[in-house]
Amino acid sequence: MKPMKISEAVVRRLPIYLRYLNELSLSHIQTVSSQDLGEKLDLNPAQIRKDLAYFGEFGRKGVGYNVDYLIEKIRQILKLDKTMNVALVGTGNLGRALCNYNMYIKDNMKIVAVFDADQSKAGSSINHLKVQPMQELADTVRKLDIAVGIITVPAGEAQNVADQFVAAGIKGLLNFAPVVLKAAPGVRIHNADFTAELLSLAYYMDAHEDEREREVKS
Ligand SMILES: NC(=O)c1ccc[n+]([C@@H]2O[C@H](COP(=O)([O-])OP(=O)(O)OC[C@H]3O[C@@H](n4cnc5c(N)ncnc54)[C@H](O)[C@@H]3O)[C@@H](O)[C@H]2O)c1
Repeated sequence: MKPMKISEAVVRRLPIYLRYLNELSLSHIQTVSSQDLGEKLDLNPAQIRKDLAYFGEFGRKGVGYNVDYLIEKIRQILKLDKTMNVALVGTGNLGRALCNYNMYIKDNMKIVAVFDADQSKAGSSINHLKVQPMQELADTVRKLDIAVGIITVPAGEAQNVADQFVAAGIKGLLNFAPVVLKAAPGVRIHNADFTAELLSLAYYMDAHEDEREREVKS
């Protein structure tokens, strides 16, 4: 079957649905309406119905969506129905924090190997993971079937690390360094840019301030 083309905006909303659906499932709630989802996630219910309609008719009018079925479907679409192994490079402040955050339990993404160029860190442990030297990256990626790389090194080193991941066969990278990385063809890079998020937040806060001023004046 030809893979379905889903817009990027929808793909980005699916994990948000999934997180809330997981909470409902843990609370033994079996059905949810697009209205409930919309209220909780601050999204338009019509948008939610449209997003979910991409994957077939799940919802029943007046009854809503079956929570566990929806979870299963979204997991399949996001390819989370099997555990995806992740490697992290750069075990400084941020890298250690990410390793200590156990995302595996909910999201089926698991950090299984960590690396650092600093020889003095090799062999130390973070959350049961032994820090490995960079020379072992390619071999470990192959042996552990690692699909995703996380980059938490200083900006000036990030491209170098990305290149090493790609040379080892990794097709998906999550970059936390504040730098735009060049992607080789067929490699997907997502950036988690903390500083850029803060800066754009400041802009929108000013915009709200202006709106409030206009409201007061009118
Ligand atoms: N996106 C965010 O939310 C966010 C927040 C804070 C920091 N950052 C960024 O994340 C990165 C890490 O920040 P930090 O505070 O953890 O830094 P840090 O200096 O504490 O840690 C960096 C680690 O990377 C290792 N390293 C350096 N070069 C390497 C290389 N070529 N190969 C392998 N390992 C290498 C260092 O030995 C060190 O352990 C920085 O780029 C920083 O700007 C992002």
